[in-house]
Amino acid sequence: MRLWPIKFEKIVSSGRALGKNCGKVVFCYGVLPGEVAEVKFVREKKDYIEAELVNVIEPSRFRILPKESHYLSCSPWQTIDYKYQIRLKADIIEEGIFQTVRKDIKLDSFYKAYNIYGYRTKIEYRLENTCSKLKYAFYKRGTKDLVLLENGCKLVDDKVNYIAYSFLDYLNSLDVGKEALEKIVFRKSTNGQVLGIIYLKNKIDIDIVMVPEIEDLAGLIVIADNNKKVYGRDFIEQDLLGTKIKYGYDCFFQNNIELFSKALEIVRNEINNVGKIVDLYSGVGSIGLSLRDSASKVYLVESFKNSYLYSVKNIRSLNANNVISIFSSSERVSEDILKESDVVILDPPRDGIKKIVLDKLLKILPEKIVYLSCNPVTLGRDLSFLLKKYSLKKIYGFDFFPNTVHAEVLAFLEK
Ligand SMILES: C[S@@+](CC[C@H](N)C(=O)[O-])C[C@H]1O[C@@H](n2cnc3c(N)ncnc32)[C@H](O)[C@@H]1O
Repeated sequence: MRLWPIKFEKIVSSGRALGKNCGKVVFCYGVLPGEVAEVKFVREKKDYIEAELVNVIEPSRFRILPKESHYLSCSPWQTIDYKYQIRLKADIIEEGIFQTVRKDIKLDSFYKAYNIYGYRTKIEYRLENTCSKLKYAFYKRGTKDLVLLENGCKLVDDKVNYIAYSFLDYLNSLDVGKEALEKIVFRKSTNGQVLGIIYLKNKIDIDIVMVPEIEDLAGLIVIADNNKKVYGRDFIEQDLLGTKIKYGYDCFFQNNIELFSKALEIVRNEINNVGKIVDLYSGVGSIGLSLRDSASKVYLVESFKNSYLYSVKNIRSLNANNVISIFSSSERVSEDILKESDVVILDPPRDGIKKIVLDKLLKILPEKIVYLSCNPVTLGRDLSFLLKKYSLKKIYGFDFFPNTVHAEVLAFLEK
């Protein structure tokens, strides 16, 4: 196996460091800008090479020791000093937007995380058998190989890991093999309730007769094919700026509650006393419901059935009589819903907004658009359309995912 010493220039939006070998681009996780590292080439493509880090020859002064041996699987930036992470992320956001907007857009502020570990509300563990015992594992980044975990992961708090391992002991006492198990997901609210969700490979054949006696394990959901068994509860209740929002075990929910609440607070301060708000990609209603007192009418639009159903439950339990939820994709939502809206909220998945939705917005022209994005590259692409008719009033970055390359961006647009 040949090893290559390479100087890496910067980190790109995928989170990998970029260097060059004889003029050809080399990407590698775990290397910092300015470092010289010995790497192993694992995949050679037409335009670039993917490499694996073997040894850092000239370390950056911002390099620190990772807290976990499996850090490359869950959070490759554990080796980067936090203050430097923030600088890198602000640059990555601005560069990501520049790629398509072709204008220098500077963030008005970048909000760093309150906690750089233990912040996630959701974690997904794979399983492996060693010495006839089940162990938790993650995928090795970019592969289907498993990396064993001895103590869970520090991206979730001690309580989640304690519950996860108590539950693993329980599964080991039932003598369940990994052949039966696809993955186990844990989700939690900030008040400490935890759900365990077990995905089986085939039909439900584990004899789990009851939720094991584990403090704060509020519910256990066993899923196989299209069957589901629920022990205890199958939803979580989360307080967001004083609004209690319920979401199902399989619904999208934000991972970093503290910083998401900060973003919501900023949106609430900007959007006041308006007529109609349409919250596209609304999930269970976290944003739209938090704005129910700021508008006379709020419409939620969501395409995932269970999230839509929870948005209806949330509307009822909050007595939010001015909020209506619509089960539809944003692409198919009727123009009657969008027209005469004062504010449209956009919080799409990483792929961003489909052209058909952007075209509708540019036709209907709501007064304001609030865009919360988890991908600066697709945000930039979508802004390059929206900026034909809108101007960018404010743009903020948030470190929802410390120790990873990911960042959230909140943009306010006005006609
Ligand atoms: C990033 S999440 C945001 C959810 C919500 N705003 C929140 O903060 O919890 C994106 C949501 O859009 C939904 N979604 C995905 N594609 C959609 C589409 N084409 N139309 C409507 N909703 C969609 C997903 O199910 C998910 O709930």
